[in-house]
Amino acid sequence: MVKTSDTRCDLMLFGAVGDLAQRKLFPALYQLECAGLLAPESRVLALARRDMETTGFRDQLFDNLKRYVKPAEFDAGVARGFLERVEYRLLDFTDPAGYDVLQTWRDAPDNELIVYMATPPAMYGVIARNLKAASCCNENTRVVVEKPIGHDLESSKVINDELGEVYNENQLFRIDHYLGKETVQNLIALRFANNLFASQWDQNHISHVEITVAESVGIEGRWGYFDKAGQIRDMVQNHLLQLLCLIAMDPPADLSADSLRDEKVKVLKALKTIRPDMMDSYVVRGQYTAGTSDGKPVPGYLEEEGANKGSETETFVALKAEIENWRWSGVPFYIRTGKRLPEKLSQIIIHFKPAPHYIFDPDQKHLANNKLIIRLQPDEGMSLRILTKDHGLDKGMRLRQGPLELTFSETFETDRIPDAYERLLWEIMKGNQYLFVRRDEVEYAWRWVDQVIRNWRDSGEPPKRYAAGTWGPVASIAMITRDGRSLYEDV
Ligand SMILES: NC(=O)C1=CN([C@@H]2O[C@H](COP(=O)(O)OP(=O)(O)OC[C@H]3O[C@@H](n4cnc5c(N)ncnc54)[C@H](OP(=O)(O)O)[C@@H]3O)[C@@H](O)[C@H]2O)C=CC1
Ligand SMILES: O=C1O[C@H](COP(=O)(O)O)[C@@H](O)[C@H](O)[C@H]1O
Repeated sequence: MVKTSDTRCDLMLFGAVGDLAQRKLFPALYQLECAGLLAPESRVLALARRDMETTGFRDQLFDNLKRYVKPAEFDAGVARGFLERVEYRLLDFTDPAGYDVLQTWRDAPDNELIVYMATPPAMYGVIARNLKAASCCNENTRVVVEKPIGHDLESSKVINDELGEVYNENQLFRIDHYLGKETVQNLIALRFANNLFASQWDQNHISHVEITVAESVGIEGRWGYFDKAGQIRDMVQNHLLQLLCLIAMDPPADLSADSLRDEKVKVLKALKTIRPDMMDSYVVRGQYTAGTSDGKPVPGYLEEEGANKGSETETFVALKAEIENWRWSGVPFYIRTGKRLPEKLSQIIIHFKPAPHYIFDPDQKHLANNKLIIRLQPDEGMSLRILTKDHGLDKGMRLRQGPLELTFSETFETDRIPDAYERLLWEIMKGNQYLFVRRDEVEYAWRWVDQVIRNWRDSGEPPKRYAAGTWGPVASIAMITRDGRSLYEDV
């Protein structure tokens, strides 16, 4: 059991008035306060370049906590107590002279120092160098950086080199917030605590895997950032490939950070390169046009606020990933993710192969494979589709498919599932790196994704259009049916 006194820390939050800090990080810290997990000595230094005093910052933060924490979970008294820990300082992160202010804030040198860079990635190296020059960090400092690390392999190497000049790898906590989701961590428990699945988890028993991360939101005022990234850099390079790794990796020797990360890297290294001549059958990219969301009309990507009308950035990607190793040879992983799809839904479907010899009604042969549906969000849980005999004298040996169902909120009476950032901040305070991404993972993921982006650029082919509120270009379904396989439909 970790005692809160073991986790006392001074957290320097760079970019404290930004969207991530206000919408995710402070609410997560507030929840840790509610859970009694913040040590009494822990403090937060909020840093940004807006000219205001600590009192003004606290007032603004109080309003935003009220806005972003669910009403039923917001307690004004706890929030005010939490704000006592927070101080604000004005700092231009590029100005080395300003960093003296950080030294004067630190008056409890025994507290672990955590530096959280909630800033554009171009700022990571600058902040690291300035902190070092001002003697504001040492070999025990923990440094947290956000995704995306760069926009391709080369730029990610530059950023990682800059960080590496000041910090060792064991000080760096690269966030992929999907790893902080309880249901994503549950993939590790599902696979390695249940021998039932462990023994079936390969190309002998699995025909294909679907990984879907669908979002109903559009660009939400982030056009400037998103248009330079696109869905492949924003979601596939990090979240989707991390999910793929957790599904495909070999069993780690233990739960240590390096054991897990070594296994994930092996998967990334074994991803089959998608060559230009494979693009038509392996990749579909799309961009949404005007349509509906939640029954209301919504604009297309090119009509969003701040849009450049000629943009060919993709808001949807469907990919067939293949892993060239003994375990997964011949098992495609169909990945699909997009904005302005009909609903927010993240799920993984494992399609098992049918039994070697089929003895039932030939008309029902299409039913004869089990499916494991892992629901990451919302309605967290899992369901194993199994075949049973249909009841009734007139049914003979007719088959029926039904679920073995585990809905976390019902089975475990979980009152609330913590947000990803709560878990990640808590792990950082404890100094555990197993839910964070190592440099080589980032680089192998970029290597694979860069090739697809190069192929798009060289072909000059624009993204296929899909209406907001639909499941993306029809070509993404055709990509799977052409392989003689089908997407899971909830029937
Ligand atoms: N927002 C999100 O949901 C997610 C964000 N991320 C990543 O997190 C990081 C932060 O994102 P987000 O919060 O959205 O971005 P924002 O632009 O909202 O916040 C960045 C903050 O950094 C500040 N800043 C930038 N340069 C300087 C400087 N020289 N001196 C002082 N302050 C500076 C900005 O100040 P000012 O306001 O004055 O410009 C701003 O407050 C990015 O790397 C992003 O990719 C990752 C996943 C999700
Ligand atoms: O990192 C990102 O993730 C969000 C989706 O996260 P979720 O936890 O809501 O599933 C995505 O909307 C955003 O574009 C991306 O930068």
